Amino acid sequence: MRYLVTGGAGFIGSNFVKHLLTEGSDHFVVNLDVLTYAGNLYNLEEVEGHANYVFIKGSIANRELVDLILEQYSIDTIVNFAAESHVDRSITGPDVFVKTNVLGTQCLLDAARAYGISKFVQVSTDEVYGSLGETGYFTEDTPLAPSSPYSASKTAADLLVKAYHETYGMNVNITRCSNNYGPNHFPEKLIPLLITNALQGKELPIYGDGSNVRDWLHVRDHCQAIDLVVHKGRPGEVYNIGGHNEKTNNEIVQMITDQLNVSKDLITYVADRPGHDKRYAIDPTKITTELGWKPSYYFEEGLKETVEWYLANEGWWKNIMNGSYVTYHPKKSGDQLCTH
Ligand SMILES: Cc1cn([C@H]2C[C@H](O)[C@@H](COP(=O)(O)OP(=O)(O)O[C@H]3O[C@H](CO)[C@@H](O)[C@H](O)[C@H]3O)O2)c(=O)[nH]c1=O
Repeated sequence: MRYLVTGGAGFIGSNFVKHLLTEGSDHFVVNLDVLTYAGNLYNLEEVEGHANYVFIKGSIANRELVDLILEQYSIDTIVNFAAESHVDRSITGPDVFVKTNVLGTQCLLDAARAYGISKFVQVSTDEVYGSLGETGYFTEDTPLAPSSPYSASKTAADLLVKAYHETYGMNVNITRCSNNYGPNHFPEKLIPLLITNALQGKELPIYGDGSNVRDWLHVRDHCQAIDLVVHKGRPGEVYNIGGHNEKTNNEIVQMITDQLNVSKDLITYVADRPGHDKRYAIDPTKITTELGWKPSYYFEEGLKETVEWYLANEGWWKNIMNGSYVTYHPKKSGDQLCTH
């Protein structure tokens, strides 16, 4: 298969690119990533010399560039990871979320349609469903009720993807995952932020009273699920992907401080996030029964391994902290730099 993976230098995207190129298949992968603050080519060092891999720096909102890629590389499958993803940033600056997540997706869909792409997978989020109370689970039929500018932009994109299926008959799927964790996670998100702060003896900020619940999913289990959706997802269908690992933020900070053996005095309760969703939890019945997916990571083990990854890769996150992470270093003649 000939893939265009967008946002492939980010956390989940880079894990997916590595998944495709190391699973022993003969997939060809073009990675289109604009390298925002969260995109990092160091995430892809293991594959950058791979004969079936090309990196192109550029935006999904650049139609000319996307057309060129689809044509030049005879792409048949698009997996769209490209997105602004951090809820807190969307609260202080929603603009770029609408531009990238909504208009960017629409641009990509138009190009996919023009070039007759055979499968378009939109990587979305459980946040489109809004917040759960103490009980219950999100299913694919849960009404969409986003709370933040981030989740509203992802919801808009999902609706566009669905509309291109209904209107133009495009073969699309939408995946909605719960909170990911694992290697290469940008240290603004809860788990990597707590690990890297703890390693530096810094405060560990917990919003509100720390009772909010997230359903943690290992990024490699997520990649495996997306792979199944690409190959076996029924046209037009949504698939929720969750780890069945509900934890409060208080439980997470306890586990990390225990593993690193740092003082609990570092835990600092700070002002709550405006519009903070209380609880996310996914019912993965559909993807489990229809596509045969099940997560392979046991959360306690996965978290332990993740903490160890941050311990072993201090250079990776320290580069991010001192601002030297946005790199462009073409390794092969096919790699291209597009500045708009
Ligand atoms: C950064 C930070 C977060 N938190 C809390 C807020 C949430 O309840 C929980 C997780 O926060 P975050 O790591 O920002 O993740 P969250 O807002 O749940 O969203 C993530 O998970 C979503 C999937 O559910 C993705 O769509 C988003 O792109 C991703 O960012 O931890 C804190 O208590 N302190 C913090 O410093």
